[in-house]
Amino acid sequence: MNMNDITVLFLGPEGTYSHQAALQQFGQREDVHVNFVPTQSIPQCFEKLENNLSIDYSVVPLENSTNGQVVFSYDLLRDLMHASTERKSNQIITPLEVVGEQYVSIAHCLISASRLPKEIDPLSEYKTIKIYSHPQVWGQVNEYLTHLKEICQGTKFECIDTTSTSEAVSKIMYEKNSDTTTLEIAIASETAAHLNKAFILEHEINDKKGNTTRFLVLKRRNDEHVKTIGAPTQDRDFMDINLMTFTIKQDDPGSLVDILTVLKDHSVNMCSISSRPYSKGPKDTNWQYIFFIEYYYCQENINWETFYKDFDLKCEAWCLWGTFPRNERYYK
Ligand SMILES: O=C(O)C(=O)Cc1ccccc1
Repeated sequence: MNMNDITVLFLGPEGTYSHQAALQQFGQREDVHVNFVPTQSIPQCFEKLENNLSIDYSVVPLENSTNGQVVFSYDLLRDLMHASTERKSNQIITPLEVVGEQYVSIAHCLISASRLPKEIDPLSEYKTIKIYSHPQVWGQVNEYLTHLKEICQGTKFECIDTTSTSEAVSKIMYEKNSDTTTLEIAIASETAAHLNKAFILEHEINDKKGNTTRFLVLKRRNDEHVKTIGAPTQDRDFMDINLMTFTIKQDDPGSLVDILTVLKDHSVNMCSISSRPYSKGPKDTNWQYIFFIEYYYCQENINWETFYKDFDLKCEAWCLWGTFPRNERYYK
């Protein structure tokens, strides 16, 4: 392993939107040689980064502008915080940290293994149509699929989850079915279609044009290797965003307000808040939550030490996942 190499994990195979995000973040680097390594799942992007020292970064999807949270990633952040034992007062220090973000324009294509036999409305002639894609996709093409079912009244549709959009294309290419009354198609990017030499039946079928998925760039928190050569660079004119997760003393009335008041008291501006179910163990009651917030401070003279000390007093537990520059694609 050359000291000037870095290895980046992404949800594979090649041609996924995660692959695109990894290329956007690291593809233009001239100072280092980047090895892009596909994984079979988003959990592997976390596990391999945490446990395999030859891996330097992971790029994982976090949220989509149409259908919100990529819950797989939110829950992996939650579970990693819960599993981490390193603490400083109520602060949990996780083995991974967030060092960057990327935004990828999503343009889903309807893809078949080859050109269909007839040009005119061929889909309605099939008895069954099986559509493969990543579960994140279904909420982004809901209107399109509803319309497709309306024009193919006699056809049975099956939506089948795959580990990624590009994996969906691989599946229809290499697991061809012999039943001529069944058509197997995939929903993925144009890149995934071209890489697999598949046929694009229709371009940009996502319901909302400008549909975008946000990705996080993760590394091991105290990894000296990447601190020197691989840290993502960007024009520093953009503000720094902080990503934090925290849990509250949920039975104390006003506990969430008290925490958010710490941001207000320090003139810190919150730019996102979301939550996921949280349980401290099998005997724990339901309907408890972990909160995800992002925030930034516009001026220079904040005393972050005081801010976090105040924050620590109000939280049950909290984790500062990272501070990273707002990516210029956020504004596009
Ligand atoms: O499967 C992919 O291409 C991914 O990178 C996950 C995903 C799926 C759908 C939208 C954004 C990211």
